[in-house]
Amino acid sequence: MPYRAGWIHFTNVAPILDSLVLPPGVTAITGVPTQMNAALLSGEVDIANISAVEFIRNADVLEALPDFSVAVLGPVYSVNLFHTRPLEELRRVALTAQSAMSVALLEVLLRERGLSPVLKRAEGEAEALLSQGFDGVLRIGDSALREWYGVVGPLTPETTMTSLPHSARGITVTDLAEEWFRLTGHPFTFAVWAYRKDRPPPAALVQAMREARRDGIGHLADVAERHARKLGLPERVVQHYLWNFRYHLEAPDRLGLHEFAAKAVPGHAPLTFGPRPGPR
Ligand SMILES: C=C(O[C@@H]1C=C(C(=O)O)C=C[C@H]1O)C(=O)O
Repeated sequence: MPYRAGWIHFTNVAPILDSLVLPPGVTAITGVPTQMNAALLSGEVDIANISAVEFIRNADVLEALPDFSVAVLGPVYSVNLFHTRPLEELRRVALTAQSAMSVALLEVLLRERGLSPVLKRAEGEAEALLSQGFDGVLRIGDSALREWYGVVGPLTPETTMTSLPHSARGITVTDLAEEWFRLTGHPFTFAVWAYRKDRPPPAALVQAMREARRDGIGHLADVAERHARKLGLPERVVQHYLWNFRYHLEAPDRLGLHEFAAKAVPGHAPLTFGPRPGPR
């Protein structure tokens, strides 16, 4: 039986996945986070870069690679709450059905502030939903990055990603990873590469992933240029977006992961990670 992978192929994983050459005997499918979470849990795939909260919730049956993550310290730019009233006054918030992680993060952040707006699944662009009776809209991934830029952009030669405003045209964009940083001072780990404990990945796959990541990070400007074209965004935006990610699940990322686990899934089973990468 082949070893089956399920990749969430958002732009933020392009530096790992774009140049990945699957070793013989490994197949891969792609989908949005909630699809890949479900595929891993049902056994349709053996490994996937899943929403970290699903790894935490299912820590009894899943293990994660020790050195792969999609994490950030501070803003992420693509996990955004678009809102038309201050957070304290939110009444109805639309949630994307694509994401498990950002919904869990939003719930933690709202609870920490003692807020409890109505949360409702609804798909669509942020601005459309904001004109349909929602005062907050949670969006993730490539479309959230594009919509963020659509609200707060454009960049001028004098401005940088970090100097763009948080509000424009009556819409405020709250970056949930930045909020997490304000709350904890730690990185936020959105995704880990998890596998079923009884189906660990072949060493050749992990090796190929490490080589692909080295290649992607080594040629980040090329990756950014390619994806900027696809997304219809300036190269500068995508380049900054990509270099901002932490892809190695280092000690600070694990700290953030454990802290989030304690807040979001109290009583979870211990988180386990595969062996550290050995010598090449
Ligand atoms: C930061 C992001 O990370 C992704 C967000 C996920 C989620 O919200 O469930 C899952 C995997 C991550 O790769 C993003 O896509 O914007």
